[in-house]
Amino acid sequence: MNLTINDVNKHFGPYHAVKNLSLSVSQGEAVGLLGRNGAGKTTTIRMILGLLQQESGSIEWGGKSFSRKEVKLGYLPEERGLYPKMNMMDQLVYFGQLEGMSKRAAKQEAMKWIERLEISQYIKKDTGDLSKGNQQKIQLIAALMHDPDLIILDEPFSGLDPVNAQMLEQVIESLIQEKKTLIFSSHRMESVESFCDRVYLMKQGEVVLSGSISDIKTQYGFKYVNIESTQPLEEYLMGLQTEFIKKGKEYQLQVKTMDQGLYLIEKIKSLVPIRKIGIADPSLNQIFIEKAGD
Ligand SMILES: Nc1ncnc2c1ncn2[C@@H]1O[C@H](COP(=O)(O)OP(=O)(O)OP(=O)(O)O)[C@@H](O)[C@H]1O
Repeated sequence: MNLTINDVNKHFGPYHAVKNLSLSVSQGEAVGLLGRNGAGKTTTIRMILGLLQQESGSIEWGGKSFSRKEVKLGYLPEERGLYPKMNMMDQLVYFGQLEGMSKRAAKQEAMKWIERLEISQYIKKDTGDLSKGNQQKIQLIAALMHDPDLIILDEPFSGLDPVNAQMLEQVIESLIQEKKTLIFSSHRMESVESFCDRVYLMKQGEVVLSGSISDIKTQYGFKYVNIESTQPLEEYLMGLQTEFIKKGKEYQLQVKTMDQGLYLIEKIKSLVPIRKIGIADPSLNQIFIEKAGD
């Protein structure tokens, strides 16, 4: 089913934390909710969860007013909420039962996920004694074990090493294939780019950019020629009268069109020895910095 938020507002005292927010997520779609710290993402998520009441506007699930009791919802919060003195299995069974599962079903599902996420060796350990990454996996299981339809993942990669991050990427891929409705809030733009079809970028409570990532990149109006050379290029690039920046080993030139990029590539290749050269769209990270920055 689809989640639809229509013209929602929320103040904290005089502070307008969420302004006229409209957003939709279709079934089988992953949507990225982005923004700098304090932009209003968590406040939005809390209104969806019913933990905060919006002052105006509506939140609907499948065209009807959203009721927490009627939606199978899985939420991975940014802040951790495990009981440190309880072991992993007991804790997961408890969370499963809170979601209406029988003890037996909760145990079975928890076990499936524990094996999938490769943490069965810690099953009897108190969760407080586990590493940050393994605690994160337990929270993820708690969010998913009851097979929710709407899934909200807030910074799901936090604390995960590259191997565990890859495992989580596979889990998210499979949730999309299972046609879940997914909201993904993260500061890791590469992950957002790889999973999300569309994004909403919030700034000071307002959506300042929204749409499909590929449309956003096309509309951005710039591409980049990235060059790596065996020698400094500043002198040559200044002669080309185009803006450039140096990022690590790479020089990055902003161009408006593909043709302009190709022309510059030919020109640069004829002037200096090149190790690597190519044209790329702006990354979501670059767009984020421009649109969300001050
Ligand atoms: N309960 C509250 N009382 C007062 N102000 C609040 C409350 N909750 C949030 N705010 C304020 O509302 C604004 C939006 O906060 P929110 O937590 O939604 O941001 P965020 O985008 O989730 O940030 P982050 O990326 O840091 O998690 C912030 O200025 C915050 O200080």
